[in-house]
Amino acid sequence: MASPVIEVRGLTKRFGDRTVLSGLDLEIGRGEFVALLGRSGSGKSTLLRVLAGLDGEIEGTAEVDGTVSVAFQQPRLLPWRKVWRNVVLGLRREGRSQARNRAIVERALDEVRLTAHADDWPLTLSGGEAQRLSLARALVREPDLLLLDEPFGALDALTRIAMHRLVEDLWRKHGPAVLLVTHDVDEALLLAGRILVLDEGRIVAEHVLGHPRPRTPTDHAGLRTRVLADLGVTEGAPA
Ligand SMILES: Nc1ncnc2c1ncn2[C@@H]1O[C@H](COP(=O)(O)OP(=O)(O)OP(=O)(O)O)[C@@H](O)[C@H]1O
Repeated sequence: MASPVIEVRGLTKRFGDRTVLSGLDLEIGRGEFVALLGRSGSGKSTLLRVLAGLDGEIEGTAEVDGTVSVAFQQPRLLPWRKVWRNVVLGLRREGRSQARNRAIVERALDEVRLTAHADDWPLTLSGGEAQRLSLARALVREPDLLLLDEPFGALDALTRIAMHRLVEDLWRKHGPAVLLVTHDVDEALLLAGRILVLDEGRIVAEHVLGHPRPRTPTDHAGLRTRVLADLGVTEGAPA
């Protein structure tokens, strides 16, 4: 079997006296699409930061085998660089010709349907466009692992639906492993092949859906109820 992209063993992360991650184990295979759910403050973003190499003060091991890209809820674009130049920032520094780099950037903009905005300033983009640009920048380096921290959280419902389709397309085309942090159970059920629930600093539940995922409304509703129960939420009208 190919080595996993993410291999985490006994990961503990403390902030002062507070233990946020506590002996967490996690393995994610190449090309897998995994969603991570958990209550607010359960440590999802902390885990992503550790995996992105942004926080090295840990106990245990957290190994990522390959290149990593991250996209956050706020797209974090550089406003003083035009749209296409923001994509260039995502490229790995390799000895490629300028013409080759330009072709890669053009293809990336085309994939997220931003070709017409290539020469615009990021501040003129809508929320959805800015998030698409952030995805293009994350994917131009063909990462082995794409970490998504609530990338659709700030978008309106219609834009979100369009983004779900786009992310699924891009995932199929580029094939990175994806770890998606989200609060939205339906989003997780729609996109991920495996759902993990984080609580008390470790993974407390796992649902393997595979691809293609269950599509019937009954399957979806059943899984939704189970995942919500893992999150300590009971559906239905108050008694
Ligand atoms: N740099 C830091 N210093 C101190 N405490 C921190 C730091 N970063 C995170 N924490 C704490 O760690 C806990 C987990 O935070 P984290 O952002 O990982 O949670 P989360 O599950 O992503 O939450 P949310 O769903 O609300 O975004 C929180 O109590 C937070 O206050």
